[in-house]
Formats: sequence, C-alpha cells, structure tokens
Amino acid sequence: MQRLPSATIPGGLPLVLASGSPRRAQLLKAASYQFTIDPAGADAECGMCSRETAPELVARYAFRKAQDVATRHRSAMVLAADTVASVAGMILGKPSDELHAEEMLRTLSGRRHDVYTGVCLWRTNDQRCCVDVVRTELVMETLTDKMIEEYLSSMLWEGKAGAFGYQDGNDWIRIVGKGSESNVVGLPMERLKELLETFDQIAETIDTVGPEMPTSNQ
Ligand SMILES: Cc1cn([C@H]2C[C@H](O)[C@@H](COP(=O)(O)OP(=O)(O)OP(=O)(O)O)O2)c(=O)[nH]c1=O
Repeated sequence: MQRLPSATIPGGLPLVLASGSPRRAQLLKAASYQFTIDPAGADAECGMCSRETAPELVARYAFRKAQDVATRHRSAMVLAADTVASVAGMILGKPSDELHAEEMLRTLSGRRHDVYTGVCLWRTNDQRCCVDVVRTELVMETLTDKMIEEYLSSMLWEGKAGAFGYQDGNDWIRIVGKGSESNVVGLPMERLKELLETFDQIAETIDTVGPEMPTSNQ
C-alpha cells in the first residue's frame, strides 16, 4: 500500500464514516484519522438507472449514503463512498453469491478495466456537501479454471466490487500506471485529503427540502 495522506477536518468537526466497509475503516485508521462509524441503511444503494454510467452511479450512491447518515448527526463531517468495477460498459458491484462472483471473474479475466469510487463529504451543521469520483485502471491476467476455483473457495471475493480484492495480494491483478491503490480498495485517500483541504471553497449548500446532488468532477 502506498503511503496514506491525511488532512484535518474543517472546523475541527467529528468525522463520521458512513460505511460498514472494513476496508474503508482500515484506510482511515492507517492514515491516522479519528472517526466513528455509522453505516448508511441498505436502501441507500437501491435503484439502478440503465443509462447511468459507472461514475454517475458511484457519485449518486455516495451522496445517498451520506444523506442518510447526515440526518442522524447534528454537527459532524459525514464521509460516504461507493465503489464499482466497470468493463466494456458493464458495471460490476458486489457479487450476490459464488456463481455471480465466478461470472464477474470470468468477465474481468484477461482484460483492462476500471474501478470507480465515488466520495461524498457532508457537513451537517450547515448542510454543505461535495461529491467526487476517482477512476483507477487495472489489468487482470487471464485466469485459468484452477485460479478461479481457488479464489472462489477462499471466499475473499465476498463483499468486494468485481469479486476481487486488490489488497488480497494476488499477482494476477495490477494497477495500470500511477493509479490510486486506496481508490481500488474503497476510498481514494489522496483525493479525500484534497477534498477536506478545499471543502470550504468547493462544497455546495444542500436544499434539505428537495436535496439535489452537487456535480462531481467526472
Ligand atoms: C475492487 C475492490 C473493492 N473492494 C471493496 C470496497 C467496498 O467495501 C466494496 C464495494 O462495495 P460498496 O457498496 O462500495 O461498499 P460496502 O457495501 O462494502 O460498504 P458501505 O456501503 O457500507 O459503504 O468492495 C475491495 O475491498 N477491494 C477491491 O479490490
């Protein structure tokens, strides 16, 4: 793992991680952030629009997760994220079972693909929010039936977008160029630092009656 950057939370507010993902908590801890965990409800991730691209989807889900958790915290900086893999126009989220995981691994086998993570920061004392998306390109070696079988029986695919864990130390998956490892694992730590440092300039005020998502950079 690359060295993890960190920033102070604007206004010294408590940081709330709106995620049940163990990877996101590990990344924040590794960068020495102090935070509490309050995962968003499962329905924050429902509803897929067929015309939506992967970056649009992760931005929307990150926003919805933050929005859900923001209602429970009066004065905090809520952080939410959503990660998917994307190949040839297909969006791969978390596999529902082993068969689904196998299907995903066979789809990704031997191909370049992208992992997108949407990040949302939501400051609850003034309802200001920013959303951004980071893309990392990866390439997966062609997997043999034996490699797929072994990985499936390890159960390491569970709960991971695209049915693989970059952090699991497999030599059959690598990042192309200088992409962010932490982005693949669920939280782009370099971009998070930038978002926290520029929050007061970039965040938009959310209309809490009919909230609309601010546009991300992607
Ligand atoms: C691509 C990839 C994803 N992942 C994980 C990160 C995320 O936890 C998960 C994608 O699912 P998400 O829906 O983004 O997150 P989650 O359901 O785990 O947690 P929450 O919704 O509460 O925030 O896949 C890895 O751990 N390694 C990888 O290499």
